[in-house]
Amino acid sequence: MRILTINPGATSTKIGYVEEEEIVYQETIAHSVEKLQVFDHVQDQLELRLQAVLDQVHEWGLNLKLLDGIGARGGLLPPVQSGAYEINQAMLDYLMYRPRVEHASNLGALLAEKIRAVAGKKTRAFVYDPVTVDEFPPVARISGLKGMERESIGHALNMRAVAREVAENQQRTYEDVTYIVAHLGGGNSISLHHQGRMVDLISDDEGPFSTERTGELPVKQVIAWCYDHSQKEMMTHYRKQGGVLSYLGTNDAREVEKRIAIGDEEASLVYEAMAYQISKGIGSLAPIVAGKVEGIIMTGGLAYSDVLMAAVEKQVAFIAPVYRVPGERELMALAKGVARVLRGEELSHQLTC
Ligand SMILES: Nc1ncnc2c1ncn2[C@@H]1O[C@H](COP(=O)(O)OP(=O)(O)O)[C@@H](O)[C@H]1O
Ligand SMILES: CCCC(=O)OP(=O)(O)O
Repeated sequence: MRILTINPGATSTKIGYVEEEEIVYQETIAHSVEKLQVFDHVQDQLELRLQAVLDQVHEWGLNLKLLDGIGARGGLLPPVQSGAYEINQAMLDYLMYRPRVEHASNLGALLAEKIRAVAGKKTRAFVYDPVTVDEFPPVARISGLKGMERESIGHALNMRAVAREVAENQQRTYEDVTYIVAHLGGGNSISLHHQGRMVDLISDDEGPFSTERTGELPVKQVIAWCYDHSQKEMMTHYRKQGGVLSYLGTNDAREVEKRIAIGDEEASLVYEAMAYQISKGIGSLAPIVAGKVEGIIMTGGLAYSDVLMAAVEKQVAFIAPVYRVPGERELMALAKGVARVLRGEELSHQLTC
């Protein structure tokens, strides 16, 4: 199987080429802030990113017509099941004209379809484990105010992939383990995986602050701030200039650790608070399964940090053994998911909205 993977992030597009489950090429194409800031909407970046992907594929010497499949990160679709969704017109229209939230991942399917058109009809294109995978049971949807539902939006692709990996390392299957998975990076998501489903998740709205996002905030103060700031300003504080960045002026955890090492007390306090909130977030999911958690998995860029991971592990190890899977497994998760569908081992879904 020859699979191309496409994973657009805020300032980069990661692409990979996988043959028979081996990564042959991978590249993170950086898009400069200057080039991106001229666009009002994420969707407007499509042609720029497409050209960058095509240039890279050309540099690799890939013949697109030989591709069996393309796997792209799924964007802000309506709530969907886990697994593969074949890219169709309904999905493209939704992501282009009425995504739930503007986010770089919305470009995944749009880019994949453009490349599929070059590759030809026999190449099939999918998104896999979109950020809106929603497997909440009814009880988890109740927010506390009628008319406002809790939402399942987060790093489903990586969290499900690492849960599968840890389960397999223990000669278990994803379908029969109960894990809490914390994806910790520019954005955070913490999710509970039980009997093969992601049954609860806290992320931007309810989770810990991250290196640049606020996470959950005191609601009364948020309401007051809304009277003094525009919606755009509020969204910027919440998703781009919150968290560690708002306190310390950097979103780089390595820089924070350097400051701590030379005695910066504010950096120490903020880092301690991040570990405190991450631990609280992990702990908040354990009662859902009456504490019968079999493992806690820490992943994302922050899982590289020995200091932060030690601080969190100290607080949560009483719940279950802690495993670290630093970085992300998104490239292989996309490639393997698409290959399973193409081999007929897994069914794909169709978006109909
Ligand atoms: N070795 C490391 N030690 C501490 N922090 C790290 C390390 N490597 C990466 N990070 C931090 O991980 C964060 C980025 O996480 P990542 O998951 O790559 O984010 P993104 O959401 O942008 O994909 C940054 O704050 C970075 O400083
Ligand atoms: C939109 C939910 C997933 C998310 O926040 O992804 P990033 O951290 O890559 O922005």
